[in-house]
Amino acid sequence: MNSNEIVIVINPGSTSTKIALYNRTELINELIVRHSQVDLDQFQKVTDQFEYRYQMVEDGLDEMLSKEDLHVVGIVGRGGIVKPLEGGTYRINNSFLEDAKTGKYGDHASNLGSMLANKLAKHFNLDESFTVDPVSAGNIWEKARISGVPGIERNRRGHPLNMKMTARKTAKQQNITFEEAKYVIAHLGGGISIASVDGGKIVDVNDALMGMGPFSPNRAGALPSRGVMDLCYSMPRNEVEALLSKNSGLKAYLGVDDLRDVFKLIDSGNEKAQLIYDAFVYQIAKEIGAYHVALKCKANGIIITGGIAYSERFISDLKTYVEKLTNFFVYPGENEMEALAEGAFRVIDGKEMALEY
Ligand SMILES: Nc1ncnc2c1ncn2[C@@H]1O[C@H](COP(=O)(O)OP(=O)(O)O)[C@@H](O)[C@H]1O
Ligand SMILES: CCCC(=O)OP(=O)(O)O
Repeated sequence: MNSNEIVIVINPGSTSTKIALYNRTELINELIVRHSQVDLDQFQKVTDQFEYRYQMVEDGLDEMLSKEDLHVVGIVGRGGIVKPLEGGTYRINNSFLEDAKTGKYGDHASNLGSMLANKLAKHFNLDESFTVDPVSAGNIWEKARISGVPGIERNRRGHPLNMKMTARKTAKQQNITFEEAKYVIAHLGGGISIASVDGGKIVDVNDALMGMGPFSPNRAGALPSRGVMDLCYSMPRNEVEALLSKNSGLKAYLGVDDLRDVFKLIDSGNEKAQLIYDAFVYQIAKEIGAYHVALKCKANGIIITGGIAYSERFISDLKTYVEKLTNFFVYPGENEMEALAEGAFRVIDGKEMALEY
């Protein structure tokens, strides 16, 4: 295989766009384009930022590629909130782009991933572009989709890219195949999703954006429905959505949404900060317990990943609840860029068929 052949990986986040160049075995180069809040505040919807981000990405890439003798064979972007779909590598088509652009299933920075990849493919004269395990991907058990109210399905917008990649690495470490392993995996970042993984697939997961799971640094998680009904009758829908998905959680209680700042408050004697932090750990631990039970308590391990996993203090507090359940693994940060590159190469090299949206 030619090591000059690369894929370009694009991952738009809430305040930055990550760009990376991968060949089949390693990362060649990466760039993080930061977007100032003042710049982003001009746009009403996240996908309105498309042209603004695209130009910065294209300029960054042209500069990166001018220094190296590389041949671009694929473009892959993080897939956003689209209709619920099975995990895998998808060819980006017009229906996918339409759902991402309009935000029909939710407005989130990752919706820009397919849009940026699609336009970059044209810039690099490629016929197609890809996305892997979009935010709404999962092979959710039928029984796990039932909510209790006909017509309301349990949502599943999580972090399948990082979860599956991290679970694969854990299986390798345990010397078992990913396909035979069972894991409970918790991605703890700005959004929190906790999942059961069985047979190489995410079979149940909470919605990381709204209405399910623990509260996160700035999201509300599961709420008593009476309180939500009161909110819905007191403010417009878009304001309720913004409150629950951007301005709740640690940020709403304490005015800070970085766990390191919460620790500073606690260490300065702030009792409220201690209580909210205790509730944060407690809710995450309870959710991990639920997803362990979903696997009939047969998980080969509990895996903790995402930015919050960098905190030894948090990990040691969480362990007091869950470490007796099964093996416990911590992989701080995320592997999304690598997962996107691998997923694209699997299709480019004919090891897997691209799925159609
Ligand atoms: N060393 C650390 N100690 C405690 N918390 C951390 C540390 N590093 C990152 N975090 C937490 O991780 C969160 C961001 O996680 P990350 O996975 O990068 O999120 P996202 O990609 O969703 O923005 C921040 O809210 C912060 O609370
Ligand atoms: C929308 C679900 C995925 C998610 O929460 O992603 P971030 O943590 O990157 O916001």
